[in-house]
Amino acid sequence: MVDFTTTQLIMAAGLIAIFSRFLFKNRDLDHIPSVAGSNMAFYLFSSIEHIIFGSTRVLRKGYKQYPNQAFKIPTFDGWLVILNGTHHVEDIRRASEAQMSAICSLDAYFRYRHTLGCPLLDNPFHVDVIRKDFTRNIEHRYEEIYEEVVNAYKELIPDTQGVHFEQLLSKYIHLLVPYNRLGTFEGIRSPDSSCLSDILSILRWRAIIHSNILGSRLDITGDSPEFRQICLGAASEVFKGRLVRFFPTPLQGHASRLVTNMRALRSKMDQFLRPVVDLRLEQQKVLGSDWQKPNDLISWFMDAALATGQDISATDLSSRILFTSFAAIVTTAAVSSSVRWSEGPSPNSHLQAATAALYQLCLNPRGVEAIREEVEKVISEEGWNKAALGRMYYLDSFLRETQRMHSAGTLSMGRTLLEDFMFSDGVTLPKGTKIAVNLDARHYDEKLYPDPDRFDGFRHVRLDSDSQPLAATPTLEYHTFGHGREACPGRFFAITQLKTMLAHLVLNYDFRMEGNTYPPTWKTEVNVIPSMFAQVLFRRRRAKSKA
Ligand code: HEM
Repeated sequence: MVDFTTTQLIMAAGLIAIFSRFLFKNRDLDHIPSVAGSNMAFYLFSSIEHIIFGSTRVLRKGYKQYPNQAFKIPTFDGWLVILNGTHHVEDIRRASEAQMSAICSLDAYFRYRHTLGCPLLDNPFHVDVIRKDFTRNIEHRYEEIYEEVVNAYKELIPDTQGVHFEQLLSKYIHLLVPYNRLGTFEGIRSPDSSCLSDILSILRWRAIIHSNILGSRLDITGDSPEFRQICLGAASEVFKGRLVRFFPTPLQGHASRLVTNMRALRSKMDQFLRPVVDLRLEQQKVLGSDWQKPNDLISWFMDAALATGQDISATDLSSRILFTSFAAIVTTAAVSSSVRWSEGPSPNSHLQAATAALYQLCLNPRGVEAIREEVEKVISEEGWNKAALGRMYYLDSFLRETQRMHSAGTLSMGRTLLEDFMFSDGVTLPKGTKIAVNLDARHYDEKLYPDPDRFDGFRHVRLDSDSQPLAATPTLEYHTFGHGREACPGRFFAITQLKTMLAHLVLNYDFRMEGNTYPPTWKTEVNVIPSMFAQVLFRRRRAKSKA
């Protein structure tokens, strides 16, 4: 936990950082306009406003003032160039590995080198593994994913029917989002209360770690509470790396020990993995090509390490497992965090996406009916499998619309230029510049989305389903998962899991939320965090239950 003295130290370091970033700011960006002005007072005010109130105001102002152009905003890390135009998105999508890098931007933001170590940055083979082996395996492991989803719901929203007294039968289960506080609804205080983050964390660790990442044949699985705790811990500890950025570069190594507990987590993960890795190396040696190795993330990582000329080490794999866990939970620069560093659920992009979808389902009962009808039809024809999810077009559109309006970040496609770069409109930016696409303003641009402030769950449904833009598919006007070579490699898994969760939910539960507006979000820097206090109530449906 960060104590008061440490907090003061961080704040002082933060202020010094802003001053020094201003004094040593990049003069090569003088040709790029700034909505905040360029003098010291503006720089300071805008950097602090950005942290306290989030970046939405300044980004929308810049979008109006400089349509289709670039502008810059001051941040703790110096100027950040914001790109407003569709041609900019296309330019980034087409850029080569030698021209710009996402991982450099992420390192600059989270200081991975001080929390996860440099090998991960120098040879990011884990990203390819997630994009290829991990994603390819979703289909034939789908049964396990589905089973875990059903079990997690059963465990956390117990079926009160037939278990409790008659008077309890009609009551809803309280599901507080995401903190576990008892609340009331229609004067009823429910005896059973759980919180969404519990469900999602169980789903995540069973369905992602247990089934898909580590594989069920291992001794260590997502079912181990300690293992789960380590992975959850990684999400918030890696995120705290953001604070390391406030310290001067030579002190950042020490600062990371002060503000994060990453070293301890890495060593605990190492203890879990070492025996497994050693055993596999031994079996490989003894059995050679006769060895039927487990088809799981550790094997894929080991193969990828060898293929890229790197020695296999448990320490390195530990760091990559923790990173994958972090990426799946916090999901990089674009996704939400919580500054409640020491308590509450870990920030989580699945949680963010599922929470936003759940709120919108509660606000759109007619949408729920249409999705329910679709899910019932598809499941009765196909059963639960990946192909069936692919036929749930209403549900997919609903998710895409939720992510359009409630993405977890205001920016996307953060990149660092590795060489001078000229965009197709002739704007040239120097090597080292940090850039990002204005996700929030573009997702609310009426030229891209007519009537953009209205949530229209079926806005993306097409009569010809083959042409429907899907929730997992980046397009030039939808940036939730980034775009191009470095788009989120875990997006197909994320959408598979979200669709399974929501399809199961509408089929098996009724739900209601207090209030009839979208609960207020909390914004800081580029992060948008759904309300932590809305109350959603669940009741098991009596008819047509499918699971
Ligand atoms: C709703 C859930 C998710 C959202 C909204 C999301 C969003 C993103 C975005 C915006 C990026 C940056 C893309 C770019 O710059 O073009 C990203 C990168 C990434 N995501 Fe996701 N993501 C999600 C779930 C996941 C999951 C489940 C995994 C892993 C299983 C994952 C692993 C990664 C990794 C490894 C990267 C790349 C990091 C790097 O390049 O170093 N994400 N994600």
